[in-house]
Amino acid sequence: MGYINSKDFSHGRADKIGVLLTNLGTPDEASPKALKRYLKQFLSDPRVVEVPRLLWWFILNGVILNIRPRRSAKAYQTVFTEQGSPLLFHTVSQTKAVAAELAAQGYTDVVVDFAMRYGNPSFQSVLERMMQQGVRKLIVLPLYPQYSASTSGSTFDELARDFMQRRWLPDLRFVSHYHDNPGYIAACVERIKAHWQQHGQADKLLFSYHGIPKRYLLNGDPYHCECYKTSRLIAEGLGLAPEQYLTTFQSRFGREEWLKPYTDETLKALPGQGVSSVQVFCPGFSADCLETIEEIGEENKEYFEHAGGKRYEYISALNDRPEHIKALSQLIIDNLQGWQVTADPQRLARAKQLNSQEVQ
Ligand SMILES: C=CC1=C(C)c2cc3[nH]c(cc4nc(cc5[nH]c(cc1n2)c(C)c5CCC(=O)O)C(CCC(=O)O)=C4C)c(C)c3C=C
Ligand SMILES: [Fe+2]
Ligand SMILES: [Fe+2]
Repeated sequence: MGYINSKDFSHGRADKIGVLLTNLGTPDEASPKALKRYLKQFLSDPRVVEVPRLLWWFILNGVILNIRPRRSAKAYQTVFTEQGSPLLFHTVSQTKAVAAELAAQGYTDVVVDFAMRYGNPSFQSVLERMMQQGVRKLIVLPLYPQYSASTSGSTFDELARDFMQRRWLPDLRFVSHYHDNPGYIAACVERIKAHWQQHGQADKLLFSYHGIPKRYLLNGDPYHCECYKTSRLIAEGLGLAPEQYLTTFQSRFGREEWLKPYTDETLKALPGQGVSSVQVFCPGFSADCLETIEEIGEENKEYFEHAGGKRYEYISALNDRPEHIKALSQLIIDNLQGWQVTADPQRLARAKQLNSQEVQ
């Protein structure tokens, strides 16, 4: 078998550090055809759907891919803009901002790029480009704050699949989670406080996370615990008492039990318990996407109002907010430690000076 060769090997060339941001991925367009292609790749991943392969092949190809693409395309049509899919354009914007922040901090010789686990741009295309640029040390930061085998684990699989074909592998650092990272928590706290400043507080703050089947938790996936810890740390940062916030799980798929409490059922029940205003924030989504804009911003708003709720607000994701970009950049810098970084000394000194001024 032939491996992907690095034809341009030359002695004495400086190694570069690469930073690869990754996210889930999104269909190329909001059409049933593009959805079928995207969902086939996504739902064929054994990390996502842990069901015996042969049985799942028949269910996926015989039933799901004949029904869901049309339904999902309609939902995606409500969130696609002139710039395309929100998940994609927010990731582009985050990548540019992280590259600029790292350069401003003196890390001028770092190659920053992004790839999507499903759809485009693929891991293979982006890794090939990075290797051609001379990247020999690589940090991969999946933009999933909480670890789950179905997301972060699957990201590692795809990376490994690419590496299995390569002759010359880079040094690798993989950030498997950052659910309790102080910068990330501070960015969430700031996001919510900024919303409060404009709109005031509500009776309850809901932290809604994407769900996974309960079976995965019982088999040892730490995702559930990490979500609860993130909620607790954000609530502490906001000075909220336990009865002022809730942690719930959204986006169920299929018939088996998923992590509870379910976001939709909670929102349907809250007005009956005397809660007439809620604000919903989704700490697990580093960028707004179908699951936040349409499912939380629209669908669940209707459930709450239909049940008698008076005021419902979705607090948008961290996206490319400066606090988020600072947190991600710091996470990357922390993971660069010990690697020879060709930082521009003048810029590094200037960044240090600016930082110390901010602290004073
Ligand atoms: C089928 C099982 C699924 C598991 C398990 C799952 C876990 C999971 N997903 C995210 C983040 C996102 N999921 C998104 C969309 C989406 N998710 C599933 C299914 C599972 N997800 C489907 C079928 C879809 C596609 C939309 C649909 O047809 O309903 C997205 C949005 C992508 C976008 O283009 O906007 C995100 C983000 C996490 C974090 C997670 C486990 C922790
Ligand atoms: Fe999902
Ligand atoms: Fe959804």
